[in-house]
Amino acid sequence: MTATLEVTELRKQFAVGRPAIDGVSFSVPAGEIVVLLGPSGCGKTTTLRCVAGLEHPTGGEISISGRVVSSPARGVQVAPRSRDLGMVFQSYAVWPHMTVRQNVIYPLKHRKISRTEANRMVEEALTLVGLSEYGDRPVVALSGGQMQRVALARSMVYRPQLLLLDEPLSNLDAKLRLRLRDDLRVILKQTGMTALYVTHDQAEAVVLGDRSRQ
Ligand SMILES: Nc1ncnc2c1ncn2[C@@H]1O[C@H](COP(=O)(O)OP(=O)(O)OP(=O)(O)O)[C@@H](O)[C@H]1O
Repeated sequence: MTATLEVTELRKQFAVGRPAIDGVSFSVPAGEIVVLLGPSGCGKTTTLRCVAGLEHPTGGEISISGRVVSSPARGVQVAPRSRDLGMVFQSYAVWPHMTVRQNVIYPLKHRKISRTEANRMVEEALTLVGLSEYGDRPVVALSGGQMQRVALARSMVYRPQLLLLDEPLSNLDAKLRLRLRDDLRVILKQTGMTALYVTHDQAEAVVLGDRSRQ
């Protein structure tokens, strides 16, 4: 199932400084890719972390498919693992001591899924990101772009209802970045997943987004 994300008047005030987010509202309709575009320090990552539940907002409300997951006014703060979302970050968040397949199957281990079904889901995710031939390779033997594909496969393997991506291409060299950027849109559209994508790169926002917000 794919989700609708609704962010209303979101506010985050850290212990020091100005508010990192000061009344941000947007929605991501089911199956769409919305890009948050803006310069460094404007609060994109903090917004994403609030949606993920890694950060507690100080105001406003976040709902996923109509369910309120963060609302300080109502005392609601649903834990990250109960939000049914996948996350991909700028750094290659893969486990270096594991193979590609072991990395991708990892999130399925704590779910009630049979081994046969888990293997099928892993193969499907690897095919989707173009790594079906690489399952047995140690991840350290992969390029940066391939590692990011592993991270993507791992975040999508259990088909979360919402995918959050924080500058997933920024550590790649220019050529790889362009290729993975184009592939990423195709992959996201194939799965029909709802996605919130953060970048400071205008070209990336234009190519990837169904809509973008600055
Ligand atoms: N844990 C924290 N404690 C205090 N201030 C923070 C914390 N995290 C972020 N901030 C501040 O909040 C503001 C927004 O930061 P955020 O990382 O969300 O911006 P960003 O738009 O994602 O930037 P970048 O593209 O550089 O990651 C910045 O001024 C930052 O210094």
